[in-house]
Amino acid sequence: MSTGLATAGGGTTSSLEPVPRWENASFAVAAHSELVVAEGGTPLDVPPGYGPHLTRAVREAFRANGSREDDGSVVCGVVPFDPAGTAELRWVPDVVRTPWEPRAATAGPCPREIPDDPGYRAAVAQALRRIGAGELDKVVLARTLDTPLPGGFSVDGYLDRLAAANPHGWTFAVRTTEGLLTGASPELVAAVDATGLTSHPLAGSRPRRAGQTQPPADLLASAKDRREHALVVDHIAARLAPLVIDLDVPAAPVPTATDSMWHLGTRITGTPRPGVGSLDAALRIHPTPAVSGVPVEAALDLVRTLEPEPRGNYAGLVGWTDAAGNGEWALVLRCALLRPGSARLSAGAGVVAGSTPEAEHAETAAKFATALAALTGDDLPGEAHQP
Ligand SMILES: C=C(O[C@@H]1C=C(C(=O)O)C=C[C@H]1O)C(=O)O
Repeated sequence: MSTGLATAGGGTTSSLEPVPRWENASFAVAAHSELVVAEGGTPLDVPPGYGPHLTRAVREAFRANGSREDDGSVVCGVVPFDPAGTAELRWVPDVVRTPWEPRAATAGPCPREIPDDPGYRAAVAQALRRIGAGELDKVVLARTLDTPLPGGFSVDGYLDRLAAANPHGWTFAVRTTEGLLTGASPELVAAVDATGLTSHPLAGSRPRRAGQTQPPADLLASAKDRREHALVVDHIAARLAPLVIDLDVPAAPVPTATDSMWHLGTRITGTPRPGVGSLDAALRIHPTPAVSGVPVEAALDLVRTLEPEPRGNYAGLVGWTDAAGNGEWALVLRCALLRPGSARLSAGAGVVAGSTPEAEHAETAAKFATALAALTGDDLPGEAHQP
């Protein structure tokens, strides 16, 4: 990806120079075998919501700070799930990119509790009744898990383990007013680079079992999961249409693996119209039905009714854009909000006609496993961690 960002060591890492790591970062993403780190920076003072005022504020930040398109400055941070929330973005004069390799690290034991949650099953049952009554087609319902951090916990060790187990995703750490927001997202909402625009929605999922290298046949064959997936793809294609000169939407999804899950995924690509950047595209489709539902407004209402607490930045956007609009925005998923001594994990699952409370509960438990395994240093019971 050509972004004009500074590359530490000209593509190789000198052992004499301190390599920026997660710990001091105000924003960090490991993706594509590269660690992108920002330290400090100037927070953008933006009002709540993520309408056009947000892209205007980003342009204004580049202007006010005298950014040029190729000077390495970026605006990065997180956009919350709920349109009533407030984005936490910062302008950073230069971001350092280093080739990234995980460091070996070990962690102490941690109680691993994934509680049986009858309340979550009841919420899914209620959503199914609303769907059955024709009020909406899909809603994504999430739950959270608070867990103590193990003794001797190291943020660097945890994030290295998380990134090592999720080399094809976006492993992130962002300092927010709520705590250090971390996670390993498998899902790209929008990227713009010299090759064009990409969005890679995921929907329709199965937990990934031990030793499973091939996707479960029943995922691709499942009419329910294909419908759940198509709702997301159709929505994104329709929303992106005004922003692109052409758009390629593959007819069928492709199974995509993370350390703990299989997902149906569709890689949508296109040529953005002049002036359309990564954040424009991401905000145009956020919150996608992959994390909200269909219709989006009805789903947002039901999420607010059925989920006991606001999502905050979970299911929001995490990423960066440069002044030319090049950048990447992923969903805040498989995440853990770190506070002193504890972590808050969030995970959700799409509910459509044909879903069951038991399967959606199991799906969220499997999604928790990504962050839990990295927090505790335990292996997942799957192939991904076996030699
Ligand atoms: C909501 C989450 O994941 C989303 C929901 C999916 C689904 O319902 O199949 C799949 C991937 C994500 O788009 C989550 O990980 O918390």
